[in-house]
Amino acid sequence: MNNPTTLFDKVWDAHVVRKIEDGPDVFFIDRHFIHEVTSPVAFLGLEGRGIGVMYNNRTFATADHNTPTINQHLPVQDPLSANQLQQLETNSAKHGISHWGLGHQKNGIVHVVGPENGITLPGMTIVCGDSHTSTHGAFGAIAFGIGTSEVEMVLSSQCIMQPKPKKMRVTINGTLGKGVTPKDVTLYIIAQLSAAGATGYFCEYAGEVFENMTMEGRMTVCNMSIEMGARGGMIAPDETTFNYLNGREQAPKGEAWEKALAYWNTLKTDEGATFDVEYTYNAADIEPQITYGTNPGLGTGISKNIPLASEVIDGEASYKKSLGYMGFAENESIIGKPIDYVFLGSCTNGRIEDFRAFASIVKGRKKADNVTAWLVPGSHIVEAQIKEEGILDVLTEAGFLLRQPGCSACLAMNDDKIPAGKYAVSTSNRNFEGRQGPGSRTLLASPLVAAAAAVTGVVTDPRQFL
Ligand SMILES: CC(C)[C@H](C(=O)O)[C@@H](O)C(=O)O
Ligand code: SF4
Repeated sequence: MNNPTTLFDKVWDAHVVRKIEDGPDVFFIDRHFIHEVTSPVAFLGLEGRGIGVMYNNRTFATADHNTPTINQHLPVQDPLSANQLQQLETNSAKHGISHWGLGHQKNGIVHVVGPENGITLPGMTIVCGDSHTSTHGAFGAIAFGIGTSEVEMVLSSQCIMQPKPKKMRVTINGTLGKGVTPKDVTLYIIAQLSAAGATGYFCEYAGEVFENMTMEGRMTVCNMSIEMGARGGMIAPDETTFNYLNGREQAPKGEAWEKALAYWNTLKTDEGATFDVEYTYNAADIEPQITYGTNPGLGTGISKNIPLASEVIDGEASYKKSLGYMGFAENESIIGKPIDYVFLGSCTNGRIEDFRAFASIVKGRKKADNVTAWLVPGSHIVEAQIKEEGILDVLTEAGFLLRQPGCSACLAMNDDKIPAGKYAVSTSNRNFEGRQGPGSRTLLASPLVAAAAAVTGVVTDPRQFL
């Protein structure tokens, strides 16, 4: 019998092209996603060196960060955004790369469209010039974000030089309570470990909570791995994974599917395999979460008060600065805080299950008058599903509008900016100063918490509506 091996090592070792003594491994990349922000300079680099793209059929382009979320049929107004989008289109055409640009029926946020079209598969290595590439780890892939110079490296050689990260496992057993979603699980883990607690590690999530989670939930969790500093996160593929993938456009079919399944079934951590560090939590300890500070680790159970400086790992000075920016004080209740905006969307929570969850609370209620709500599907496929399932009718009835797909207010690279000083309950992944627009104040939470805030106008425990 072979040495017990982790899922991570199995996938990693299968992709090492060459080992460099005391150096990084040369590592083969199965799938490379590109978007308009981090690819133009990489293509310029290729141009400068007079070389092309090695495997254009392993490279996939979609426009998401700079795209408007209304009137997508009109020319993009902002010249900077228009230029980025144009470059992605031109570069893709020039190198024969599949390009889902603005208005394309498969267009959407890169980390939403990859999985939903079956491009992301178990056991793969996947990179993108984007930190939330960790999302794809939900399928048992090694997926991580890279910088623009590495994008150029992958375009030209389909390889990358990577030192092997250390291994961490987070295990959560038990059953999640009412109103506790995958987003709460990930915000809880990050609050326990802090926003830097997993730096240098690749994290496997294990235990009943993840085994019982849908693929969309697993994507939410893996997506946020980067927010605790991890290089990426992954979950062993199982029947849930295979059922999700079966029949997706670019997933293997027929005999190839059977062959793939046989391999995918080997992709789990063996009994007795060891990790550099392990953490274990109980599902019963997790309640709906919300952040009150300016990094994703500054979050807590929604029914709790804002912690005292002495209770947080971040250091007193930075904690106080963070609360100052948010206009909050130690030991205040978060419930009842008035809010101005609600953002449902992003690669963390812009999938169909997130819209179903949101709709389950706003159904039969009305949007609060003081709230501006931006509901932004992660892709056109999600948008179509929202309409097909009658969710749009529920939203419209409750006084909400649906926007068109893209990253939107997650990072406000388009026109969707939260104004200075305003509070947004947001289903996205980052709450840094100015992340959603200069001076904006972000409270990260689940779609259920966002919905409860949207109908009451204040931070509200969603469990009272369930
Ligand atoms: C623009 C891009 C490089 C960036 C990232 O790497 O994550 C963005 O997607 C984000 O979420 O901040
Ligand atoms: S939705 Fe947000 S986190 Fe995701 S890729 Fe876009 S900007 Fe980054």
